Amino acid sequence: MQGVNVKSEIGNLKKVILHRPGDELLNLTPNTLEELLFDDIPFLPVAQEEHDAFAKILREEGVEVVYLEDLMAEVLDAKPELRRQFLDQWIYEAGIRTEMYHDIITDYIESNYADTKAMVMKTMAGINLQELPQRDTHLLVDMVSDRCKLVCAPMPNLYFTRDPFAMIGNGVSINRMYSQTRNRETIYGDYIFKNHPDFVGTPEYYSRNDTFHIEGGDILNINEHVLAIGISQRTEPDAIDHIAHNIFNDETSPIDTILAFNIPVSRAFMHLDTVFTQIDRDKFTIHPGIMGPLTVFEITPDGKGGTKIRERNEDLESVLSEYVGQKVTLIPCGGGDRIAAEREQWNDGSNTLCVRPGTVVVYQRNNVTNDVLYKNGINCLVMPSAELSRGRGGPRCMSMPAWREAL
Ligand SMILES: NC(=O)NCCC[C@H](N)C(=O)O
Repeated sequence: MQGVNVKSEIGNLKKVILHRPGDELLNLTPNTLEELLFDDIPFLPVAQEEHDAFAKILREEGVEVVYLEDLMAEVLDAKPELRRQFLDQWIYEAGIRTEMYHDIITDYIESNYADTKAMVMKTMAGINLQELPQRDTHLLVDMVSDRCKLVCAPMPNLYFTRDPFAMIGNGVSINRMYSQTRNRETIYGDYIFKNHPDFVGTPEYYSRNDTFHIEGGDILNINEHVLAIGISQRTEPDAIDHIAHNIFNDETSPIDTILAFNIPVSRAFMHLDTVFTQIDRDKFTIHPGIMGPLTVFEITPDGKGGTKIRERNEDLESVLSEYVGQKVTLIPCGGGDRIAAEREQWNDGSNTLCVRPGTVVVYQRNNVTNDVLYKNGINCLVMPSAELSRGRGGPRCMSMPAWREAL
């Protein structure tokens, strides 16, 4: 499969990009949790087992699973001239500004990580000062620095492949992320989309060098013509204006309507996909906190190269029913039980990955919500979730579909 094709949230899933969590999780410490957007430290071996179970479920459903780290290694193996350029960029974006440290880190990587995939994984994991050869640098900073400090921070959120880039129809948005810790994740997507033979040539609707933030968890493909984007803690309205302009000006894109959903700016509502996800032609799981009226902006082309915007204040059910083209049912996380809803929402009960209409991957721990889904005729593929859930993302967040069949 060359290129990408994602024109819905529910079409038969054929190809998905994942990242198997690695040593980056070992570099999470209590002091850095907040900055690195985690609430606890997952136990890596179990997190990896859970992730492998996720990949197995998807393969058993006929989905081709490709890993971000493999795609990146393939790019660098096919074009060795990019290896040094990538390392220089990665070191710079890790905040290393002195030539001396740049050289120390480059030497360390080049002499210990000759294998490309191991090198890629190391850039994701981060580097502790202690790992580097002790040198008398004659720098005050080195005399007073803690030898245990991280010189290159880890990227523990990489297993949420949904966010750093996002497929929109046959195009991609390479995102500028809200947080410094996640912004470096987009380097991998940038290299892959510019160089990997399976993805090169994909129209790019947003660039990591653009000014405003936008994250993949806020981008939902409703159908071939309609795209939903959350205005959230992570996605700024200016970014939506910009991406709308680029999408409407791509003659190959059939998208003619962008719905910007104004959702509360808080960690509980982080992205649009923590608020609702589509699970069937006429069914969505939702965060119960979003059931009242909502402001939605309908953005369409004005026919003169610009856009026009209509503001609507309606409930989610009527807005989604109109654009999906049939009456939809919203299934609240936790059923009607407020405590179960809050508990399961905390573990992403409404964040499911649809592999075909009516079949979704869910976290085992959200058993109350999963029961409600069964009762609504949904086939739940249950994955273990004790450790992965500590990063505050569910099966949708942990996956980036690259190809879905037409409905
Ligand atoms: N799409 C998503 O909702 N992704 C979850 C991202 C969780 C991650 N710890 C973050 O705060 O960015």
